[in-house]
Amino acid sequence: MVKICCIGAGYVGGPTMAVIALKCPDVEVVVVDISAPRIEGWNSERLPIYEPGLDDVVRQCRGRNLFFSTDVERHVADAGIVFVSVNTPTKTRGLGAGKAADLTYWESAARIIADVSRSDKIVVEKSTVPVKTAEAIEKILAHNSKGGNIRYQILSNPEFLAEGTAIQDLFSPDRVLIGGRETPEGRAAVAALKSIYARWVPDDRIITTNLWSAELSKLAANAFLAQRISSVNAISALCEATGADVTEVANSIGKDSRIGPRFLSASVGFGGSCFQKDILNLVYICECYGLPEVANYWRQVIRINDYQKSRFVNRVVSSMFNTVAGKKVAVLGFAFKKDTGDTRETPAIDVCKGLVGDKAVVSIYDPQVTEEQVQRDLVMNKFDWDHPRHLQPMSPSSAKHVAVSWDAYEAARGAHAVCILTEWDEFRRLDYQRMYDAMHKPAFLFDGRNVVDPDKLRRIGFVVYSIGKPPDHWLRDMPAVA
Ligand SMILES: NC(=O)c1ccc[n+]([C@@H]2O[C@H](COP(=O)([O-])OP(=O)(O)OC[C@H]3O[C@@H](n4cnc5c(N)ncnc54)[C@H](O)[C@@H]3O)[C@@H](O)[C@H]2O)c1
Ligand SMILES: O=c1ccn([C@@H]2O[C@H](COP(=O)(O)OP(=O)(O)O[C@H]3O[C@H](CO)[C@@H](O)[C@H](O)[C@H]3O)[C@@H](O)[C@H]2O)c(=O)[nH]1
Repeated sequence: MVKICCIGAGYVGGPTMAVIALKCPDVEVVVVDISAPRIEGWNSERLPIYEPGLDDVVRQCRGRNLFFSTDVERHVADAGIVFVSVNTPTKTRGLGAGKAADLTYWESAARIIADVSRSDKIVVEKSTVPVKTAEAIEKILAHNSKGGNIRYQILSNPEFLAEGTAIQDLFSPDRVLIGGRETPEGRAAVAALKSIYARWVPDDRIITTNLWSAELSKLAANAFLAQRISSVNAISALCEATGADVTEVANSIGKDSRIGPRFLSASVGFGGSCFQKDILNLVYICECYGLPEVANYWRQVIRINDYQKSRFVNRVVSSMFNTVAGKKVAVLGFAFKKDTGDTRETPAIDVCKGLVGDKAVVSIYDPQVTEEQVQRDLVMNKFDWDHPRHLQPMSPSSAKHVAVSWDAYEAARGAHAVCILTEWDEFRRLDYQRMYDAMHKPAFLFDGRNVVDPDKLRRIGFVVYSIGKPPDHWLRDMPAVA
């Protein structure tokens, strides 16, 4: 039986390996992690991550050919293919701080592989890494192998799943990308990995390239996707200034088949564990290769994203007579997008910090995010979230003037304003009349995701702001937003 081991049981390692196990019943798949609570979660009825369809996949193969373990050494030693899907955070100190990828976890995984391997292995980069990482990994393995003359082939097989649709994306990917060395051994390794995916992915969707193209394609894909959002968000600011409607503009340009309709929803800003981190990584690589103009081009995607988040906070404060001091503001949605409990780099963190900075009292409701998570996020330093949980520096304090509620109506009771920051479907179906009746007047609603019908809410009596839509009279009469 072929044995696969995956180092890292996170948002990528867990779902990806579960789908491989489901589609390849003759392959034994073991997912290992240094975090005992995470592995306990994967072996329990309550999985450590929320992802539609994931429970069902895990239930079908766990204990059959899918296993979760903390015994990293044993399972790495036994496997013929080792995926590495560990954290690749942004460095916070030293050379490249604030931009470069921190490969500490990747390097430690590589050293474990070198330590325990007694047979040839294919090592697969599943984590998102800087271009040329495979070269460094090859050197670590070659110089540290304790098991004699072991041959390693490094492949780049970046993951393109999006959270909330991970299972769907894994069942039916737009493409699977495999990069390898252009040598007979490299080509054989690519073929071996390809034969795993070929069980359910059509041949024309499995792309094989050289190693560096595969590594760079992952960073480039995320940069292009994030750039689309920053582009439509930049246009949203112009829409508000001119009376154009960003939904109409996005619809009009998206009909052009060269542009296409997807990923054109204006928002309070993009979040998630990948976009910002991967673009910073790209910026750093460009700088290292002496390409400052290219670096600045991509840096601007993040600048516009930061601008969009602060523009939203400024809009809230300036609309409410330029002060939110002591006013309750309800925040609906804290996850970085719907259908996930993930809060990594969610725009809600910056918006809540901005509101609290102006002395608002913030009351948050999200159907999937716990109070503990919200409190951690609001006191954590930038980028610290991207480390295994037990290694994250813990601040003893919790965020002041922030409460978490398990009910949207409760969050809004007695509030002066409601801010919608995640596009959860249930926010479209709320009884806004009921909410309005329990709020201070004038009652404001700031829709950072364009989920509500502004005209309907205006008829109830709300003063409404929707991203990129013509503002109503109230907002037009308020001082200009910086
Ligand atoms: N989250 C996504 O949607 C997504 C999509 C594509 C690619 N990626 C990339 O995949 C990688 C993993 O992302 P994630 O979201 O799964 O992260 P994650 O934090 O959810 O999971 C990483 C896991 O690796 C474990 N780990 C770290 N070092 C280890 C070691 N030496 N040995 C054993 N376990 C170790 C951690 O304990 C953690 O559970 C990152 O490079 C990320 O950029 C993420
Ligand atoms: O039109 C849009 C689309 C998305 N977003 C926001 O953009 C962020 C990212 O969304 P999405 O890309 O759907 O989720 P991720 O799980 O972050 O997935 C991205 O990042 C992953 C990690 O690298 C990649 O694998 C995926 O292909 C890539 O889509 C979220 O805050 C969304 O709300 C918008 O504001 N407008």
